Amino acid sequence: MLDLLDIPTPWGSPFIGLGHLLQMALHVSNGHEQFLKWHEVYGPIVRLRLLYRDVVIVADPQVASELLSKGPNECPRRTPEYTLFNAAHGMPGYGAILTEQDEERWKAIRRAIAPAFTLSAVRDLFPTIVTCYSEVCKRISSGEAVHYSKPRGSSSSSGEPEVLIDEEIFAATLRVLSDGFLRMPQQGLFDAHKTAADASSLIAITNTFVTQPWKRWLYLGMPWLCKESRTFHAQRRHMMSVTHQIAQHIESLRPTASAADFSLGASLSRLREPSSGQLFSTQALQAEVFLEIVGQESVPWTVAWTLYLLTQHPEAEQAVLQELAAAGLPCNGDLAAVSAALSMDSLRQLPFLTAVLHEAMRLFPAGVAATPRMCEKVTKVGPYQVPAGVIVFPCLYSILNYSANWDSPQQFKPERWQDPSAATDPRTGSPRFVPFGIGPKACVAQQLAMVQCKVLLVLLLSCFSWRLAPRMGDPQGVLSQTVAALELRVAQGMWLTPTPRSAAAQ
Ligand code: HEM
Repeated sequence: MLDLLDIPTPWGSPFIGLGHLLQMALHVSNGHEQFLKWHEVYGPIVRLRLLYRDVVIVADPQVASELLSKGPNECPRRTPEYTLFNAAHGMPGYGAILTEQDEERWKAIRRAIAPAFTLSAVRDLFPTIVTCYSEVCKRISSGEAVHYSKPRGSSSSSGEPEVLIDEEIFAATLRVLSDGFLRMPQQGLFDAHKTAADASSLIAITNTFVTQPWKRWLYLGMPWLCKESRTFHAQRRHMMSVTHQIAQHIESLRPTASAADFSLGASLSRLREPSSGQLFSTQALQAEVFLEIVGQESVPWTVAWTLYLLTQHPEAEQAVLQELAAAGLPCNGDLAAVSAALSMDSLRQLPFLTAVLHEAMRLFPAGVAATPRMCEKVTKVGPYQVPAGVIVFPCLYSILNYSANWDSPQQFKPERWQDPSAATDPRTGSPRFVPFGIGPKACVAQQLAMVQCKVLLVLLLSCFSWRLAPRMGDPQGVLSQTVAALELRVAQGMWLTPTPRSAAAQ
């Protein structure tokens, strides 16, 4: 069997000991693109050396599947770098489902919350989902969500309306969480827009701690030193007060929640520490709630990227509109009519919209950085045997965009999803459409997320046509600002210009 040193590796730094650190330092924000470039040159399994660490990046669907699924080659533990995200929730010492290093504690949390995200739970919450997302359209129509700003490089205002679509959707998604999943109507309790903006900013900052460790000392150790650090602490204080309110609400459910109530609030209220058998403390619940909040940001980014792609492919937008009309979902800006016509069944009649969504999730997988794992024993990675301590990273972006896995991967081709077997690798039958990850730690809420994305797309496309806002520049400008934080996003957010459908038709 071949070993670690047999794995192809790019040229390293001429400075002894740095390995590929300098190359990665040049790609702090878009490491996913550098990984894909290395795969295109060196193959589906590539070895990197980052200071003292060996990292094996993987673009092969079968090998990725073996590493992430149960089996002899499984590598379940998330890397210790995940704990850096705990700095964002301000509860020192408390992990949460996405950052937990103790596998028993992770299992306890996963087992507790999974029933809250089944298809029947999503079905029960469907009316709340439609109501909360209709609010996004209402805020845009009333002008509340609309800004007017200067295009890049221009001194005069363009007078064009612009909407920061990812933040609008994130705020509405938090309402789905509070009103629906936690049964805690949030009106007046916390400001969903401020919470969405602060959670997003905290995660983006803590993400930089992974590749720029000195920022951690700066932000955490010297809160008074610079404006950014003071803002970080102010945002964290705000989030701690939000998560504290939610944790108290969850604790208040304890005396009344029946064992048969699998809603998220009730499930979290029953959670016990596996080591002591004690119910989760307020702080432990706060940490969990914070990660539940930030986990939701993938929905806004998935929809933002889908709308972005439709701005670049008007023929696909037209085909979506035709499909919506044929399914009885009017596209004339009548929000009340389209909301009333929406149901779980009507979503099933939208294969082309689903294909567009799949293609957007393939080209821009929101959970881009989610799957690095730490080998705890000698592990088989394809034909290679790697020792314990090595990080293996089945990179979702690479699996979804590598030219050996897909025909014309860089092209937007929703029609590829007409083939029912498109989601699996024709060579091995392994899953290659993996935006939610693979195996026991894959996204717990994938069914919910797909429903949320489709409802949002139906509402936003039936009420408005969309263009890239002037401040975004051209598509090249958008791509050059792409940042792989916990989500794949655009550094300044996704600004789009809406035109009401009724007006567009006049
Ligand atoms: C389109 C939207 C979404 C995408 C693309 C996405 C993607 C992912 C990915 C790639 C992972 C990590 C898998 C791994 O580590 O192997 C993950 C985990 C997770 N996601 Fe999502 N997600 C989405 C929406 C959501 C939503 C709406 C929620 C909550 C309501 C959520 C909650 C979680 C949680 C709790 C985990 C951790 C699971 C575990 O460790 O057991 N996600 N997601």
